[in-house]
Amino acid sequence: MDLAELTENMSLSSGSQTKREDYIDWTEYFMATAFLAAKRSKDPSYQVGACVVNRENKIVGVGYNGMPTGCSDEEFPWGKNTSSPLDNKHMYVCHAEMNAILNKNSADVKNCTIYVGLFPCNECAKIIIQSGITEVVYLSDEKGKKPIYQASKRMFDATGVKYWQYKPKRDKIVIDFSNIEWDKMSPCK
Ligand SMILES: Nc1ccn([C@H]2C[C@H](O)[C@@H](COP(=O)(O)O)O2)c(=O)n1
Repeated sequence: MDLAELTENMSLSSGSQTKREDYIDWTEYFMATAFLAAKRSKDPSYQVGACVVNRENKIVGVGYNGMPTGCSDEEFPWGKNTSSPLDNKHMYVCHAEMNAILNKNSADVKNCTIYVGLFPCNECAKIIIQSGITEVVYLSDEKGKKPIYQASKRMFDATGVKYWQYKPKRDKIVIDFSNIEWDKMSPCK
């Protein structure tokens, strides 16, 4: 047994172990969940994820932007600068917020918070308001100057839906499956 193991065992047996300090907080957890969901998106230009959370910090819905169920990712178009409007993805893609709300595993999403990578468009803002969600936490507002996003803010302001931009405390949250150090974790007693 080396010195590190000995110290670990001594602190375990004396019951003096304290909690980890580098755990992710709730906001990081929910925003990271939204970003993990976005990794499922097939959209070549924007991958957006959303995570709906209730007042008990329980996740009740997750979604990402994608084609409606039954509309094949292979057959429906992913382009947007097309000559025919029918070949434009905007005709078909369901936004992340809409999917997260419709995917809910609870009776409703009243008084919930939605975490989303990109500020919601006007159509999603309507769905957010009508579903009873009262708070929007977003990471990026990069399209914020466009009228559809200004319309969202106007509707949120009128209805009292709180919205605020999340400023990450750390640059990255990494899940590296090749480097999970189970051997350095303490066994359960
Ligand atoms: N809050 C948002 C904003 C955008 N989206 C989706 C919708 C599209 O798939 C894509 C944006 O497409 P673009 O015209 O910018 O290439 O992102 C969303 O799900 N939620």
